[in-house]
Parts: sequence; C-alpha cells; structure tokens
Amino acid sequence: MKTINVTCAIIQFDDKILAVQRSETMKLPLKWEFPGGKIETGESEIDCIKREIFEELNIKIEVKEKLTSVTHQYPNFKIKLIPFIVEYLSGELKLREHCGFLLAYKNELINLDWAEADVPILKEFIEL
Ligand SMILES: Nc1nc2c([nH]c(=O)n2[C@@H]2O[C@H](COP(=O)(O)OP(=O)(O)OP(=O)(O)O)[C@@H](O)[C@H]2O)c(=O)[nH]1
Repeated sequence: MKTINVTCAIIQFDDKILAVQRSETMKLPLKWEFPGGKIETGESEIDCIKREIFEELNIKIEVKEKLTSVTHQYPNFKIKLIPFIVEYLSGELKLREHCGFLLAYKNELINLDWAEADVPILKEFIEL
C-alpha cells in the first residue's frame, strides 16, 4: 500500500499548544490531531506545513524544530506523519476544516482522543 506523506504542526501560542478536532465527515472522524496535511508533488516539507496551516487555520507560523516522523498503518491507509514544532507569528485563527480546537498546556494534551499516528509524537513532545 502506498504511504501518504503528511506534515503536522505543534503550534505554540506562548506556553499553550493547539490541538484540532477532525470533523464528522473527515477520515478518522472526531479524532484530535495536530493541524497539517499531505505533501504535494515537488513541495518541501516546510513549504507544506506553512501552506496547510494557512489554508486550515488562516495563520502564519515560523518552523522551529523537526521531531521524529512516525509511519502508521491504519486499516485503509498508511501514512508517514512528519511533525514540526512551530511558533504562531500572525493572523486571526479561523477553523476552515476542523470542527473544534483547544489550547492546552503540554501535560493536558494526553487526555484527548488522538489519531493513533499522533500518539508517539505527543509522547516525544511531552518529554522534551
Ligand atoms: N493533518 C493531520 N493528519 C493526520 C494526523 N494524524 C493522522 O493520522 N492524520 C491522517 O493523515 C491524513 C492527512 O490528510 P489530510 O488531512 O490532508 O487529508 P484528509 O484525509 O482530511 O483529506 P482527503 O479526504 O482529501 O484525503 C488524514 O487521513 C489523517 O487522518 C495529524 O496529526 N495531522
């Protein structure tokens, strides 16, 4: 099965982190995730995460650090999830695709119902 390359962003707003909830009509309905999306042909990982965050959330970010990528097999598809720690730069947050969001302290994030591929990323981030 083909692996889909997906970037995602752990966005820091001061000392809080943004988590977003997938809507009922998306794949993995109502799961929590870090915003992001699929890398387009010829696009760099950094360009992808900046584009996706602007498209989904209407904000500009600065990329700070890359964490360890996770390859995960879901029942119907396989993804390589490439995480970045980023900082909010500018713009008014608008949810264009997701049904909800939460700004939480690092240690509160683990209590959400995350997409499975995100769990190792979350653990790495919490231990930083
Ligand atoms: N953006 C994002 N996607 C994730 C995360 N974790 C995770 O398993 N995914 C999966 O990776 C894929 C990302 O694709 P996407 O968000 O661009 O596209 P989608 O499936 O909503 O749209 P599509 O219906 O056009 O395929 C989704 O299938 C999503 O379920 C995450 O933290 N962020």
